[in-house]
Amino acid sequence: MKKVEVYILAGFLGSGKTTLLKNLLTEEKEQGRKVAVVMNELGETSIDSNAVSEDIPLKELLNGCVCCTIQGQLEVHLQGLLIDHELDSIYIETTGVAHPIEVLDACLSPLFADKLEVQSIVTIVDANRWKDRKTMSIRLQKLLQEQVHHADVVLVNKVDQLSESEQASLVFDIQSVNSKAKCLLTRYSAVKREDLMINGQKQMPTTHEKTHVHQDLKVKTFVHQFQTPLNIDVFENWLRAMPDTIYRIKGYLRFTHSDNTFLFQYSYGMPLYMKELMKYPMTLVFIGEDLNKQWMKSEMEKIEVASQLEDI
Ligand SMILES: Nc1nc2c(ncn2[C@@H]2O[C@H](COP(=O)(O)OP(=O)(O)OP(=O)(O)O)[C@@H](O)[C@H]2O)c(=O)[nH]1
Repeated sequence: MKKVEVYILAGFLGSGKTTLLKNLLTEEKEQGRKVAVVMNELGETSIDSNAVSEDIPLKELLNGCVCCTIQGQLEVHLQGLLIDHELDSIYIETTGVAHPIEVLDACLSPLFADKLEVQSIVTIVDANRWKDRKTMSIRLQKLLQEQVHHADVVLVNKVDQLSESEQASLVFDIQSVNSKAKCLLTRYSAVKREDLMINGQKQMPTTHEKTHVHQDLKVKTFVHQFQTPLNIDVFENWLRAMPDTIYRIKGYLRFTHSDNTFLFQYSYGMPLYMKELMKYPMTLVFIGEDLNKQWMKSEMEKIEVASQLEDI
């Protein structure tokens, strides 16, 4: 089954996210594609939702930031969109203060790991704001930096307000924060969807391995489905020794010591197991930087084999 493309639109307040969304929705409509939008705003009422025409399914996450308080709601909305509509793509416009990795995390529920494909995290930077960012609080400077650091595509927007030499030095600056991202200079967020398709390009035949590597999503995901229950000691030993570039793991597991299914969550070094009432397939989603999928697959197979040996 074809997966639905997901685009995460991040970037500081007023940088041009809604302008980008409008451009992309116009393009999608011209191409006859079916799209949906999830909009997250910090306030109680949505301002930007008027940018989305009525024939486009729209889910709003109001009064909270998807990265902190309403992550669960995003999963529910995505699930609802997938059930109610046959879609080609979903655009998620985040609040200006969202951390893109947390939003990516929310998109990767193991329940729809085979239904959604995050194409890219797109961070829009207001060129002038970036230039003058040292005037902002340290916390906000760090947020701007993080939004750029985790992007697959950075749009340096509002370049109409900069001279050519300022534009060049800004690109240099952005690349020193994130050398792997594709960096585009834009006026009124004018880009094509094709410019943002980073993950999809992995499937395209390419003879040049180097460009292939550059086109990959910076933060990668790996999904594994276990066939047999795991020995918890074997599993936890692996967790303790795994690379620290794995930021997040979540999914459902069964263990040899219990008949229950557990929801497993791991972030910032803390594993958490919660008993589930239902039986789910044993699927784990890993999120990390430069994950080697081949290596991950062989590690998961080793855990499964060692679990069976331990329990003989
Ligand atoms: N001069 C100039 N203005 C722009 C450009 N792109 C967007 N704007 C304007 O900047 C303002 C903010 O743009 P939005 O697209 O609403 O920004 P946003 O990131 O969605 O804003 P929030 O939802 O508040 O985070 C609007 O008035 C836009 O018309 C540009 O390239 N140049």
